[in-house]
Amino acid sequence: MLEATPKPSPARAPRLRSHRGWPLRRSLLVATIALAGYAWTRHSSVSAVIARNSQPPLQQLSLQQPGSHSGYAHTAAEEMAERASAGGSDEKQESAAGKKYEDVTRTAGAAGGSSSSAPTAGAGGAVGGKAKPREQQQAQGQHSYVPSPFEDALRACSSLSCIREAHKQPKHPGQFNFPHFYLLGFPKCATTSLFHHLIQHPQVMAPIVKEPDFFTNLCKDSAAACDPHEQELYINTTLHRNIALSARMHMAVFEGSTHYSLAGDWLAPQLKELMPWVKLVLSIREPISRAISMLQHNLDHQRFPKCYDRERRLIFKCIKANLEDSSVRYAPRLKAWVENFPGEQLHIMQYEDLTGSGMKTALRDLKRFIGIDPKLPSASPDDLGLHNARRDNYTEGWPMTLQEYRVLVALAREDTGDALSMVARHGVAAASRWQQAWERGWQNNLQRCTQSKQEGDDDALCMIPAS
Ligand SMILES: Nc1ncnc2c1ncn2[C@@H]1O[C@H](COP(=O)(O)OS(=O)(=O)O)[C@@H](OP(=O)(O)O)[C@H]1O
Repeated sequence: MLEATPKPSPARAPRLRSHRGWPLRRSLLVATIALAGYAWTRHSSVSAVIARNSQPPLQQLSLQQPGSHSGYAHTAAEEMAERASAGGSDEKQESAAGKKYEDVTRTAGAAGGSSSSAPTAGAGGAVGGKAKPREQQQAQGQHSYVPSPFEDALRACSSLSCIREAHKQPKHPGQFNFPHFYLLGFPKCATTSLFHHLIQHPQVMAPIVKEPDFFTNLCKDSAAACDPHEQELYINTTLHRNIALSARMHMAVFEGSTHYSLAGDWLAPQLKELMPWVKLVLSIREPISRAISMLQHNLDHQRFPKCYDRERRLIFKCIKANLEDSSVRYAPRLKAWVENFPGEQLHIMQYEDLTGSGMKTALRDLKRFIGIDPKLPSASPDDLGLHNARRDNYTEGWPMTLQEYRVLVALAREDTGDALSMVARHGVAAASRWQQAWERGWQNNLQRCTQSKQEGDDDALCMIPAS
């Protein structure tokens, strides 16, 4: 049997999943250190969003909110200088952050400031450490920011049920919910690439790690009754509530844990109860190829399941077991999500569309669904990028008999047929096109396999690619 657990991301930060077996305190220490670095990077996003969304000139605003990290009172100019001397570790994030700093600096300059001389300003108008009377500010056309009742309520929260109540308070126009969306899965359906694409967007904020697995690891029985300390950590450390508040809720906060998609039976109703506003993003890949990707993940990590014939590189038994496993089959896993959330809150993509010629449209549709600018991030808005690819690339394919491949196709067809008609019934996706595309792929493989087979040689192996 294949493990449903996908491989650890090769991305810069380790997934929390890999912390399993570590003492909790050590995991938290690592997460805190990582968060410190991440918060600095995200700080630039906050500044850019504030600059973009604020009426008053940037240098008159304070990013510091009561209870937030004091570092957020820095000006864009200070950030620039400190960031430049600090150096960086992740090329992509650095360049994205650099662009955001440029945005901030330009905005400050356009507003009459200069990147080198912009003074530090507080929400109360404290420039250079001295407070200005409100009348003086008003006379100069300056005004302080008044948080929405939603922000005030959210700031006081340390539990998920408190956050649910906070959402009953009015928001300012353009403010995002908290969290705004989840990247649910499915495993091996390009979720790591999606995560990295989205976190480059100036209107998006995510945890430093993909797959925090909060609900599935820490709050399995009841998310609402989850350990209060864990809830608080999730809100503050994983979801960065204070940074989101510093950005005046103009950033879409999300997290991406692919195990959530598989846990819909209990998690979907709980999330619906706790976060009825939340948007959910899923991607679906042709099941045989997804199963091969999962197996390859294990092989890449020197894990050789019993079903795998290592000597002859035969994978049929493993793939068959995976396709029969209801804990990873699409139809049973999707059911609870589709039944608990309305179509407007679910965005389901086809992996092959997303990673192929439909990439540009798929990415823009996704960003429209989230409610962020579909043309950003500006460096490569329409390029998903490639993360978490299999290490060993058996381009010649995997050996199996025609009969075996037929068995796999029948299992895959049944699952995708059930899943897609269910989502179509709920108005979630126009899915018949996806099934047709997968069907074409299966037929091509069957045809190639039939042609390569000698007459009467039923045991002949053909090579099946994981596309
Ligand atoms: N842009 C693009 N084009 C083509 N393929 C892509 C792309 N981005 C991700 N991928 C493939 O998606 C697979 C990894 O999916 P995930 O990141 O969701 O895996 S995981 O569950 O988080 O471990 C993994 O598939 P395999 O290589 O077949 O294993 C990646 O190669």
